[in-house]
Amino acid sequence: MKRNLFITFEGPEGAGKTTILTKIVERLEQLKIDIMATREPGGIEIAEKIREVILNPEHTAMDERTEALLYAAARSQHFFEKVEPAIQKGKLVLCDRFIDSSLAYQGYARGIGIDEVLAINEFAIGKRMPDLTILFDLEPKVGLARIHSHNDREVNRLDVESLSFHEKVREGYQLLVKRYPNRIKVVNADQPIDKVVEDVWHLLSETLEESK
Ligand SMILES: Nc1ncnc2c1ncn2[C@@H]1O[C@H](COP(=O)(O)OP(=O)(O)OP(=O)(O)O)[C@@H](O)[C@H]1O
Ligand SMILES: Cc1cn([C@H]2C[C@H](O)[C@@H](COP(=O)(O)O)O2)c(=O)[nH]c1=O
Repeated sequence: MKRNLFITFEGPEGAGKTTILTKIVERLEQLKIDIMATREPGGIEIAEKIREVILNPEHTAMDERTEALLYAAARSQHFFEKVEPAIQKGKLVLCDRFIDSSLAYQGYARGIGIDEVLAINEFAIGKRMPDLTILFDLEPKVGLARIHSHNDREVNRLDVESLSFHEKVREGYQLLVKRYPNRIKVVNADQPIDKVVEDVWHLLSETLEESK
């Protein structure tokens, strides 16, 4: 089944985006919906290389503008090489993080400015925005505790920022919900995994119905 939709998952560290995305992909595949799941930063070779540079915990000297530009560069390559062609082929594209991460982390939490970071991204990908963005909301300390309790999870340069930085990220996302109320829908990520899956499925089903 062809769907031509672009759906993104957003939220702070350890909110469960990747876990839930995997479960949602399984359900969509059972319904024979033609999907492509990917992630940012990364998803293709060049962007995965940029990811290594941005997230390397040794790169403590990275300037915040360099960081914003690198995320936008990875996004541009990933979008035009992988995301847009898949949408054009009629796939439903699910992406773990996208532009709202830049707006919340670099624009708001780093203090560069949401509009300034939006402008960099408009250079990178034009005015393209997802059809639906699901924001996994939870207290940063809960998400950070989740990722630190799992030894197999790589700890990256952003994870080790202060709790107040991660609290600003959450505030940034809340501002984005006010700015894009029709596109960004919030789920409570501080619930059992199965309940979060159901809440996400409900939002996704509404968008799938509307797109028929
Ligand atoms: N609802 C939940 N309740 C409890 N633990 C959860 C829940 N969702 C995910 N987890 C666990 O929390 C950890 C982080 O989950 P996951 O990697 O999916 O989060 P994420 O949002 O993708 O994180 P990041 O953006 O930091 O990579 C995993 O160990 C996962 O099993
Ligand atoms: C796309 C994007 C990501 N980030 C941050 C958010 C996380 O700290 C890392 C990515 O790690 P994950 O385990 O894949 O979630 O990068 C950001 O600051 N800005 C962005 O645009």
